[in-house]
Amino acid sequence: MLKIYINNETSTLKSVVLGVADQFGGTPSLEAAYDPKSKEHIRNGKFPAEEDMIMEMTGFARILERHGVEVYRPSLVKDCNQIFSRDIGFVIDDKFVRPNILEKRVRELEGIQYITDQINPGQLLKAPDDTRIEGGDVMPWNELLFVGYSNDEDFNKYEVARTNKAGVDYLHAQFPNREVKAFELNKSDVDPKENALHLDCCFQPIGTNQAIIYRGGFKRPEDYQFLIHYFGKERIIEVDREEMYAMNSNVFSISPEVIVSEKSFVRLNDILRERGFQVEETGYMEIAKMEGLLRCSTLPLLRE
Ligand SMILES: NC(=[NH2+])NCCC[C@H](N)C(=O)O
Repeated sequence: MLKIYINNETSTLKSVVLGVADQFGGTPSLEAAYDPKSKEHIRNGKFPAEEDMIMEMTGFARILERHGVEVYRPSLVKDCNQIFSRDIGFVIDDKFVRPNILEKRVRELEGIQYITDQINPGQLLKAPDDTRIEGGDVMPWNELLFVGYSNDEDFNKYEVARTNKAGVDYLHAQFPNREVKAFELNKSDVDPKENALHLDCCFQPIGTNQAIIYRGGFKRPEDYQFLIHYFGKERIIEVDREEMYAMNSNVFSISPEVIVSEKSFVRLNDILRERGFQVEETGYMEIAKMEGLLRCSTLPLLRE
């Protein structure tokens, strides 16, 4: 049986699922795409090519392996974009949650079936039908559980709204040991600079007590204020609208000390190094064109 356990975003990573770009089906039609940044790159003719994305993901996999992480890849589902494993399942404590996700993405679930089959059935949870949750919105953080979501009105309005109130309530009921902190996110199906697709597109804890945050991703000012207050202003790295668009909050922690980041995030990476982090730089800008980055492409199974 596969050992699973996740208590937070940064403890030393032991095993992870990393998405795959092979046979992803090529540039989708505008109707088939489901986020505004992908649509932008379909329109401008710069949608990423399979071989470039395979190269980027191989680079990321090598970094993970060099740090002793066991890397699983989804089995291939033909003509299906399986890059963003983060959203299709997630581990909280010693439970693997199988959520209901965007209909256009359900085929991705087949690819990790061989992994969930190796998990003790007593540790598998299936979210109820009325709930919608994607893992990019879910972040266990020690005694807390951060969740990004949309209220019912927004949820029904936007394709980029991926976690609903029922989903938040379900997590609350399933993990009574944790205090759930749920944040409404700003959404746009047309403008990627106005859209926090998932919580990890505007926020992520790093180290043991720090965080990267983009204020404009939060619909309610008090949620942003809560996070500033919780971490402390001096332990926060604020990113701006352009940096959010480039996905600066979507780096990935291998441990409290080691962070994988995009090599073009010059300002962020300098700050991280000043703060004592080891920054593993890699290229992921082709993948970024589909509104996801490093964290989005991983599904951590086991952290220390
Ligand atoms: N955790 C994330 N932020 N995932 C990004 C997923 C991006 C993908 N294009 C989608 O719209 O679903």
